[in-house]
Amino acid sequence: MGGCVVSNVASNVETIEAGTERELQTMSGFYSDIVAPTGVYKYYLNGQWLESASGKSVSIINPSTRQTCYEVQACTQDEVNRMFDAAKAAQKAWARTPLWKRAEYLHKVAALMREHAQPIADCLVKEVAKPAKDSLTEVVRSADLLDYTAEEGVRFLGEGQLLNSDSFPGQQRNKMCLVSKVPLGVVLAIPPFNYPVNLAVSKLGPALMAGNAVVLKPPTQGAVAGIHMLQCFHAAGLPAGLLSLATGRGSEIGDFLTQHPGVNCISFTGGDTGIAISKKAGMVPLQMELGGKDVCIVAADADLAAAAKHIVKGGFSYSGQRCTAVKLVCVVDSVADELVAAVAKGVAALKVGMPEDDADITPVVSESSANFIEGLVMDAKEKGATFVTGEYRREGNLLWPVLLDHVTPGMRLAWEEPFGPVLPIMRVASTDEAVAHCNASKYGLQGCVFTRDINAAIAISDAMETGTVQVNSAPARGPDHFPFQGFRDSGIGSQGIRNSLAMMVKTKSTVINLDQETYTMG
Ligand SMILES: NC(=O)C1=CN([C@@H]2O[C@H](COP(=O)(O)OP(=O)(O)OC[C@H]3O[C@@H](n4cnc5c(N)ncnc54)[C@H](OP(=O)(O)O)[C@@H]3O)[C@@H](O)[C@H]2O)C=CC1
Ligand SMILES: O=C(O)[C@H](O)COP(=O)(O)O
Repeated sequence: MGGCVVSNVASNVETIEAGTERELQTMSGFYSDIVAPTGVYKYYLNGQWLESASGKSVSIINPSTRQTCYEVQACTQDEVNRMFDAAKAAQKAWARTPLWKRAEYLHKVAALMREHAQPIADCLVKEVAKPAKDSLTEVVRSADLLDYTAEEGVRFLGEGQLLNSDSFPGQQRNKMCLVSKVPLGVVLAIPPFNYPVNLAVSKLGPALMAGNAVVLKPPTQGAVAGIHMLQCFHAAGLPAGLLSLATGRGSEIGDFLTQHPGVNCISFTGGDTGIAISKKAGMVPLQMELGGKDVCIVAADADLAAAAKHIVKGGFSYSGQRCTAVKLVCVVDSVADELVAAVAKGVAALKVGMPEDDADITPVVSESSANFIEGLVMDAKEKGATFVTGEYRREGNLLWPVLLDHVTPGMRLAWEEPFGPVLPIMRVASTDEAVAHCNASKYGLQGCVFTRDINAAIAISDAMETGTVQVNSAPARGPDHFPFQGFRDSGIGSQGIRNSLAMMVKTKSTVINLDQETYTMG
């Protein structure tokens, strides 16, 4: 460990924990502009890294040590206003920038992200306790996403439509309608803590490629990873003003951002906050990726060993802090004992520890999150669930994985999203009962079914009211070009590279009215 990055700004922060040698080195190189001499990370406006006039900072608590690991600026409303002004001005010129050139920028950003991936990943380890290997994977996956977006964008956005009038009854062929895709204007992008880089890039890439400007509000836990990532956009030479980054607590600046008159679209990923935002938002398009309670249905004829493997991975990767985590297993009675035993064996093999050591189960993001998860577990305990994994154990934010059998619809865990290393199992009489439970949920993100019968799989998929159903694998958003969407309280609109590009444009028609009919005769 190297020396300390100590803040002397007026804030309620004590001492910031020691920085690594690698961090200190990177601060003097590619990333030297992003942090102020005070140690507080800067916000980004008009192509510059700046300190906020507020003189205030927000602390980021390392979930593993429960000490402050970083501080970011608490941006003011005036600074946010200037971001929207700058974005509006820069967007006009950007919309006139040829598609191939926009693509070139994104490829450049992707290359820079790969080159400078490690420091971004190091931030993820500290800010959100993501295992080291997964942190690096998130950054590389994000660079791949940008490259793909650039390639898809030049084709998809370059294509329009020509409609002739005479296909509608009573019309002659004297009108031609040219349909094109035009940018929305300024997109407000708000990603969550669990994929602060990937879910930022999945908004920024399509928005910029489609000719929009972006104001990014990163999650507080994950803000410094977001700042490092944004430096790659800056270094790629993106025009000043086109992209800004505002830090500050969502609870403090969130409403000001989402209700700002300069916003032309909100692309949000997170929890129920998104529902409140949707209700308050003005007449702007919304792309909302919200919570989930992904149900895994195991039929009597399933390959139980394979199902158990997928369930353990799906339920406990990143300690269950994925919107697509398996959050409830509904297994048919006749095979329940065998499945539970196989899952228990897999859970027992999970390594519990620190993200730096690449443990499978690492501390959850915050103390309040750990308390919430514990509340769900205790509710199930009081109501008679069986603790398959033995005694409940917690140290700080680190929760040992919990596998609960005999969960019933009367327990909170049958319906609520723990976002932690807790997996409830409900025994059901039939797959129909499982589907009915899934469809009674307020969420409808993904689901999965394990069966050897493809006809049964398709029938169950048809019956499950969720945005995606995975057959014989756990739910997942990736690969990033697959459409990804939630029904009911799980979202509005769709993600996935092509769908995100489509959500970042509006349709514009130009109708050419001719004095005479026109037919191309060949
Ligand atoms: N469907 C999907 O694709 C995904 C859904 N999720 C869901 O996200 C949740 C976990 O992420 P988490 O970060 O805790 O979610 P939150 O909803 O708490 O926060 C998401 C983002 O919203 C910001 N925010 C908070 N309050 C406001 C506000 N009033 N106005 C505007 N922005 C605000 C947060 O900032 P700050 O951090 O400063 O509070 C953060 O950047 C889970 O429910 C999970 O299922 C996660 C990933 C993918
Ligand atoms: O937040 C999440 O859960 C992500 O959107 C999930 O992505 P993944 O399923 O590809 O890990």
